[in-house]
Amino acid sequence: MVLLQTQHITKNYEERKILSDVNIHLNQGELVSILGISGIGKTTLFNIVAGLEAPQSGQVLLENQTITNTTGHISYMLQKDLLLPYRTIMGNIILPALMQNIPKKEAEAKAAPFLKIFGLEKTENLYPSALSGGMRQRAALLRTYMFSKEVSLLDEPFSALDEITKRQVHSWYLELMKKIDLSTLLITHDVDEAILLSDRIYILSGRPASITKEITIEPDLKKQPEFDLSADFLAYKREILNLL
Ligand SMILES: Nc1ncnc2c1ncn2[C@@H]1O[C@H](COP(=O)(O)OP(=O)(O)OP(=O)(O)O)[C@@H](O)[C@H]1O
Repeated sequence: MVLLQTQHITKNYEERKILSDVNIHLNQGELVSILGISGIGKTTLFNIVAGLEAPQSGQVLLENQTITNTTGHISYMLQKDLLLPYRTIMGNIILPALMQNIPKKEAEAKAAPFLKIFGLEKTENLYPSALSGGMRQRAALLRTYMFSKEVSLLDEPFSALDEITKRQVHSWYLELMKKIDLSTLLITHDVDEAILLSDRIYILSGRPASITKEITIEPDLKKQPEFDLSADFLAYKREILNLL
């Protein structure tokens, strides 16, 4: 089922055309990446999908209803979505709920069972500085997920992590998606990350940018042991690097 789609999105900043006729969709339960070089317009596209910016033309549809230029339908984790250092982990996680005027106790009760699922049990009263980078990232993801809508937009959520931690958080995120039926649209310029995580990848390229290629990562290939070292993986990587 198509959950989210953009239809013919165009965006200019003054005279400069940034996006031209961008059409993407996200099915229920999928992880889809938008891959493109720096400055191509990935964040601009996400801002439009999240309703933070208006396109010049085109539509954003959630379950076939237009949500163009309106916020609050989609969860959005920004590139630098850091935890506030002076709030505990629980305090950080329930922040979006408090901003929606949900009572604190109610928000905490809703968040509590998810601490375990997100590998954060017994951290609720700690401050972010006491957690590892991977744990902080999981807390930021839980905050995005917790009071979220059906779709999460993640703008380079893993880019600040070291290579080993990143791999651990990747596998954890894939498991999590299955467990709680998440649908995720991800921005990245990390080609390996896109191949490892995605069901499908959209290549955003050109000036103005549009979707120049859609690549499906075959689930059967992904299941093989050491997929990230396999010839299949390298073939995807070669194809993508040639397109960027
Ligand atoms: N508010 C704005 N006004 C004018 N130009 C803008 C604005 N926001 C973004 N741009 C320009 O639009 C282009 C696309 O920016 P965007 O941030 O969407 O790229 P990106 O692909 O997300 O880049 P990165 O990977 O580096 O984050 C850039 O050239 C940027 O300078």
